[in-house]
Amino acid sequence: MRDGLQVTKDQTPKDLGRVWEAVLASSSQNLGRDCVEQWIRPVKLKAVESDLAIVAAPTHFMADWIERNYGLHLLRSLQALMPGIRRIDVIVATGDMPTATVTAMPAATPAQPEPQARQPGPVAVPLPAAPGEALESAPLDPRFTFDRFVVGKPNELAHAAARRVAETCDASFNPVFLYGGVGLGKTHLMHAIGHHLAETRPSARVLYLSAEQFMYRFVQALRFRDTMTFKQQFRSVDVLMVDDVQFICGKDSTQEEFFHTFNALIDQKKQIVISGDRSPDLMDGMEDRIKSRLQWGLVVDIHPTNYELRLGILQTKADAMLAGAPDVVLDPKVLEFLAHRISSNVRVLEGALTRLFAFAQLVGRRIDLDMTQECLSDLLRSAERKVSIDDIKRKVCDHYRLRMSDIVSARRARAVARPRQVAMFLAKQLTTKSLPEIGRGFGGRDHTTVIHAVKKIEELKATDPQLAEDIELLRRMLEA
Ligand SMILES: Nc1ncnc2c1ncn2[C@@H]1O[C@H](COP(=O)(O)OP(=O)(O)OP(=O)(O)O)[C@@H](O)[C@H]1O
Repeated sequence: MRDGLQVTKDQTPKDLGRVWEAVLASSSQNLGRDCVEQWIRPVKLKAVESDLAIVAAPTHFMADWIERNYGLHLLRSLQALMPGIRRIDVIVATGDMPTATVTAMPAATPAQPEPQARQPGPVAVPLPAAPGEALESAPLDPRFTFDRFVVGKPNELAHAAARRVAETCDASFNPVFLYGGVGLGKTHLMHAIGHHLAETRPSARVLYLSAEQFMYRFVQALRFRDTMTFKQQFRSVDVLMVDDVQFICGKDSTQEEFFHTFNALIDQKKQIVISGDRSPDLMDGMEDRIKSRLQWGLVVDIHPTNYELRLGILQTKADAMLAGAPDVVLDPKVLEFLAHRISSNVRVLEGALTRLFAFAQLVGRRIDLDMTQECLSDLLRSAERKVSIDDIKRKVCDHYRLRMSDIVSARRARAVARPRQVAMFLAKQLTTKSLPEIGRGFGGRDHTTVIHAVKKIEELKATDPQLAEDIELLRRMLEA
């Protein structure tokens, strides 16, 4: 079963069955056995068509319930096994024949709210009645709590800001803008704020939704000529959290409405938390007045994970998984290996662990280094860093308007020396080259020069936001 959890175009019912078994195994750890037996086991994975997974539930009620409460969970579990999956369709199937499509969910987006009243589900945060029809928050993932968020240097400020919002709610920093690369915990922190407020201030009207859902609701309001209700609903919340705000870049009328909603809430001293994949001033297609408002409060960058944080996250997640699967034996070296080899984002790291546990449970094998390499061969291959020192030199030279010959020259003028240090720093971060190899790539310099460059840039990043931003931009361009 080297590639046993891969599903190809020629998937057989047996392949799909094996994938579904793995989903059931990982769901037991996350949702509990009873919940899985009651809701997930009766559902079947019917087909995978390109980026779409089609799952079938036996009744309309079940399909609806699953979509509302477990859609996001199932999407994420399937993504962990088959990273190409972006959407999930829950269909109703009697016998083998599907009879109706209930929903299509986009990747990593919580289930779209429906106009009719919902049954109370374990992950939806109910919003008390507001003027007109009550607005309902998008579902919160029950796993995304502060307890389960591992704090390290790269995310400590973001974590502290999120805690502050959740615990004081005094809008002293307004808005709080969290930004960072894919899968670094922005959504997790926003959900954690929602969970905390639901527990400590159940009467607060907390609305969490993605920017895409904001647009969807706005478009619906336009369609049904009911923008007054839309305005009233959004302006009557106590805490508004909008995830992935970059989605509305280039969408002018949605931005206009967002701008007015934003101002109205800030005027009322209501807390706003927003997340994005880059800092506000780098959001092309976002109106300048919105960019500047996004920077009014506290702007916090979640940095890419470092080895220690990745290891901490893996240990926490592995402990939780082991508690739900006491038969599985895990060699601790595997966690170190994964933390070292998979540095792209936490979602991929989690997916790797889920896959290992599912594999171990299915075939009854101990999770050791051999098994890990066998089971994750595709993931490990694609995680191999592909950026070369030449790519880095080229990008850095373009950015700082230097010639390639400058960066490898002996020149020590600051205008050349600093970009050279930036390039060495990026080479250390983005390639697997050793220090002497990096030194050789920069005109035959000694490895101690590289160490000095890396240290210097780390220090400067902490005090010079412009430099930190330049480096982040270069990193993203190189990894794109
Ligand atoms: N510090 C952390 N501790 C524990 N889990 C984490 C941490 N950071 C991220 N994760 C986990 O990684 C996964 C991805 O995180 P999340 O969805 O919050 O990322 P994101 O920054 O919102 O990404 P995207 O830009 O794709 O929306 C989640 O399962 C989350 O629980």
